[in-house]
Amino acid sequence: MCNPPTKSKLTVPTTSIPNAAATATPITKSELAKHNTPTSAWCALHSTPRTNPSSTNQSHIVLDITKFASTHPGGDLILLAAGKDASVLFETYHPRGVHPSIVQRLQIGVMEENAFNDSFYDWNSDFYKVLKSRVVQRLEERGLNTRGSGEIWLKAALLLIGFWTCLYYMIISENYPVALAASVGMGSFAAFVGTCIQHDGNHGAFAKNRLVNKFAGWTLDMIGASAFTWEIQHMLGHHPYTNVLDEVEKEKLEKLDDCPIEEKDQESDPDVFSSFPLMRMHPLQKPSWFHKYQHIYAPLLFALMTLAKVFQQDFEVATSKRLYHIDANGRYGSFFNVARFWAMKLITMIYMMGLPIYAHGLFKGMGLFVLGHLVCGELLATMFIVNHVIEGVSYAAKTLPNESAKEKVVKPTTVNGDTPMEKTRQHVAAMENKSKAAAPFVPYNDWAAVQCQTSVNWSPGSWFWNHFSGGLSHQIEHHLFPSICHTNYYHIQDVVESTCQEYGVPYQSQPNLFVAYGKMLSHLKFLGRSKSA
Ligand code: HEM
Repeated sequence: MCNPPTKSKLTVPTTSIPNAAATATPITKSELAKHNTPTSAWCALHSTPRTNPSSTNQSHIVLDITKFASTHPGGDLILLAAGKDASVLFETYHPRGVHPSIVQRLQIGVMEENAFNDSFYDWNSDFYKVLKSRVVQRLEERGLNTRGSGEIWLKAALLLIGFWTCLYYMIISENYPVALAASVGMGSFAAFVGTCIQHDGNHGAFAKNRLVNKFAGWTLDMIGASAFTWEIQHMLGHHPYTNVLDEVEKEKLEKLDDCPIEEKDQESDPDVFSSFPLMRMHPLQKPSWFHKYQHIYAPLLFALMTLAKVFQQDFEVATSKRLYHIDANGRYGSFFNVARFWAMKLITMIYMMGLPIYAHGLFKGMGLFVLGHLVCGELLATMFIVNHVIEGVSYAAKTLPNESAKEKVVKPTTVNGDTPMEKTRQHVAAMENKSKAAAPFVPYNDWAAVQCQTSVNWSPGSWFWNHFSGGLSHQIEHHLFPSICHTNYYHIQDVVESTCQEYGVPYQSQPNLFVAYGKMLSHLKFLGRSKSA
């Protein structure tokens, strides 16, 4: 095992984003929001350093990224930022930082004052900057790149062979029980293609080559879903705002179907909404009588997850060009992308559903298709949910605008009302008293600290479980570094844990998946029976 990196070696390579020039004509939020397609893509970035670190006011610059997208080293992922405040994506996808001259070259103006003033996050602490530099240093020490190495290529090849072999036998086998077993195999391999190939591909973490990343990401379409919809849900919603619920958005969603384009910047985790009202995943959601039993029916609903995505969510997002209030034009705003979406849906339906029906008849063929999906949905949902809906995890909220600015950010708390960050701070303070050293202060709503408060690991430091789960077992590392390939989380885990400890930021783990699963169910039971927060 390597020793944790020493402080003296550290450099803190921040991306110093040029300050917004006071003289430039300010760009309004609605103007920015109009440039939301691959053919006309602008995005906003917060400028650092801020004029007043204790203020919530932030100035933003505006970049035109339309042409740059074709040469951007992270590929066309950058187009997800089109029409939006891209500050969270920018800060979190570049562990080494981006040279300010590149940003300057793309700058076309500044945002109107305080355009994104009500943003949930605080970026004043150096916790995340220090963490990034230590993680990059660790990877360099071990001769690793942020992207995947031979391990992920080998795993990807085995999983793809497994998926296609099972699908082949599912179609051609004349013995129905064998075809059923092949369907279970196909569903299992599809789940692991999802967690171990597409996940890294779509996060830009699989390989250095942009095209390879794209193909890795498109394996999600290969198994019947849509990489474009996934990117909107996962990269624009779940990752930046894990377990966060924007109360303004909640009210809007309850009253309206849609909202003006300039208001489409929800700071809520769509995963919190996606199963409501069937399941209550956030203490701010209204409880219903049946939520008392959600821990019993949840495992059955998990199995339906991929069917719901493939047959409902993908089509809804592709046709409405939004997911809840997240604008999806960065992907579905292009004719080519929409055509690709429909073509892939058609092709996968032919080989995953049409051919089994052709070979086995309508009912048996459909049975094979549905069974494969149930297995895939159950595996995926299980590995995913235990990281964010579990004992000890925090929930955060952005409150309604009529409340005072001070209360705009509610401290992330658990369903019991505990604040893990407070507990960790007390522990650090006690250690400080002993060592007489001062621990740096990290705000509750620091972006990286929120990721640590809202995610829980299981089997941390285990090479096997890290591989098995596609890095989901190291969920904290994944959320902090989504552009780092999952095969590397095992190598950076101790660096992240020790830095959290040093800064008084919680780092929670469960010993293994089975314990985590049990705690997830008892947490769902508690949440289903507790009153609205
Ligand atoms: C908004 C302006 C942006 C600029 C100017 C920019 C620029 C860059 C540059 C210069 C690199 C190479 C960095 C290096 O070699 O270490 C890079 C890499 C990357 N960018 Fe961006 N980027 C932007 C936005 C985004 C966004 C919005 C995303 C994701 C949604 C993104 C995802 C990535 C990824 C995944 C990489 C590869 C990271 C790695 O090699 O570790 N970028 N970007």
